[in-house]
Amino acid sequence: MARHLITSAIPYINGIKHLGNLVGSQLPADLYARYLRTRGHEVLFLCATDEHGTPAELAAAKAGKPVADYCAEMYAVQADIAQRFGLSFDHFGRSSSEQNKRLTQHFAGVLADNGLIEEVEQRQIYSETDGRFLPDRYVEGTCPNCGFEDARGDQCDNCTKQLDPEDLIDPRSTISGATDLEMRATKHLMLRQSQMRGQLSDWIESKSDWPLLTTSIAKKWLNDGDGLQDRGITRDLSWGVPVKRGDAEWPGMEGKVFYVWFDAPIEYIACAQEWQDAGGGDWARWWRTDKGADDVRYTQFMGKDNVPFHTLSFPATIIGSGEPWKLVDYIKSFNYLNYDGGQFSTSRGRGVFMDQALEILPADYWRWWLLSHAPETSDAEFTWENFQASVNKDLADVLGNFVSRITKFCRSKFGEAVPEAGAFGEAEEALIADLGERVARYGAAMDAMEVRKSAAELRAIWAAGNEYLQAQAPWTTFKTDPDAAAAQVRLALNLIPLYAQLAAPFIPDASAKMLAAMRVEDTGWPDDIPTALTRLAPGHAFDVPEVLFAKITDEQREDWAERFAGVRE
Ligand SMILES: Nc1ncnc2c1ncn2[C@@H]1O[C@H](COP(=O)(O)OP(=O)(O)OP(=O)(O)O)[C@@H](O)[C@H]1O
Ligand SMILES: [Zn+2]
Repeated sequence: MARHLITSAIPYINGIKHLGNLVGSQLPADLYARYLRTRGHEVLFLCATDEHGTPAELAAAKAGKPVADYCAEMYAVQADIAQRFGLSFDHFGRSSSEQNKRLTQHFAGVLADNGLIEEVEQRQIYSETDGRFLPDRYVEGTCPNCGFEDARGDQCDNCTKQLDPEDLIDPRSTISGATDLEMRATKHLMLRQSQMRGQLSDWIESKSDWPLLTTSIAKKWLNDGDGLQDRGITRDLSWGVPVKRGDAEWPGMEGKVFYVWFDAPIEYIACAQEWQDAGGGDWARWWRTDKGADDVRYTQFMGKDNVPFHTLSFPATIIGSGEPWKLVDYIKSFNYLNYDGGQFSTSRGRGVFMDQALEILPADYWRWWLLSHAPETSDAEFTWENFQASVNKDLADVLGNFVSRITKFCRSKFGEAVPEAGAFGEAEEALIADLGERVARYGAAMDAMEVRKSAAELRAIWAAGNEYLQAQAPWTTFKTDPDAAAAQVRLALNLIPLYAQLAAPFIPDASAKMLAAMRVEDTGWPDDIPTALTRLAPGHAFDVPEVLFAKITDEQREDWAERFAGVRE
């Protein structure tokens, strides 16, 4: 038994997440956490909302609410949807927590003590009308790169170029529309990442088992151009973690906050403290290598745009502190899931969002499709045709039909209990041996976090049961040899709890229904397949379950495709 710390990239607070966000971070992290728990490992699975920064302030302003209230409301919304999607966090925290505030200020203090923070004078856009500096998205204007007129101060949505507010042509305030903007001097803190380039580079080079997507992005930032750059970690905003040097005031930094990308990953640690404070357990055992976290294996999940911050900036904070914090052991990153010929977009309301998804189908349908099509080696695309096809085939025809067919057949010929007669023959032994190998391969793929491959192995395990039924045809056998048919049915019924346990990380609700119908306790991972397949003894009573998965009709598909073609208001 090992100890696994798992974190998902923390979802930003300014709206309900779309299916791309889900499959790029929280969902595969949940798959892995659930899998490791079934294998008997000790798991701490953490996630939180990422609440600071200008997009939250702007979204709150748009909603006409104080930003703290807005974040509290959106946190509740996200926590509820996550729960309904079966995301099995041990704790779902908030980056605006007191714990994170203290830790963020602590890290800034020790980094400064270690000479890794530089105070710089910068000239930034100031608005007379608004009486404040205008960082990031508080400025809009024309993109110097492509001429798009509504480019934001941090990025152009049209050509995706990363920008600084002062790059914009004809800048205007997003708050008031004011154009009486001027450059004013202001003081900021820079994290001297460039000083740590050698250390970070050695560390990344040592991670030969990481996904290529992860290491290639890290190496690009380490080596392209002039190499790793220092990074501003403060902003002239009011919403955020106030800049302090540990517990002490930081002269010249009054009224400023840390940049959201500095405090957000620190929330992974703070979240464990929140978990402890909520009655969870000892957080330091998971995070401090001087307090028992030495044997913890730490895995992070995220989409590709988050990789630079997790491979370089956050490790710079951790390593630079010189304190015994746990460093990440493995970073599983994902490409993008696109929506029907374009991109998912929260700001433009394009695609299917988590709440809408659950309005039309239960979580397991989405979990299965998303995970079995996870954008691992390249970007992937959600289309309604593909969604319909895989749900109908994998879940309804292969798994659902197997369960329904064999339980109903047993009820009609032998009653609602496992039949006793007959013995396993060659075909049964062959299936048991085949499943033994397949389950081992499935476990290996899950251990390696190869999400699509795991789904394919699982689907093949379900299909093997169907092929067995098809070939042995107990309904035909029954006419000439009812005892042989009884043995066939007994084996097939025993496949149901096996399938349920193996599938639980992917489709937890259906799995629980299958176990309930077969009246068995979840005993975790089946270590020995021959034993698992004789678990339901003769006479063991069961219930024919309700339909596990309904097929998606062409009408539904067309209806949904139309409903989700536009943008969400
Ligand atoms: N289309 C996508 N496919 C896969 N992962 C994605 C996609 N878009 C975002 N992600 C990932 O989702 C996680 C949560 O993202 P976050 O809440 O910060 O939203 P975001 O990156 O601003 O995206 P958006 O603006 O589209 O909502 C991050 O790990 C991010 O990399
Ligand atoms: Zn542009």
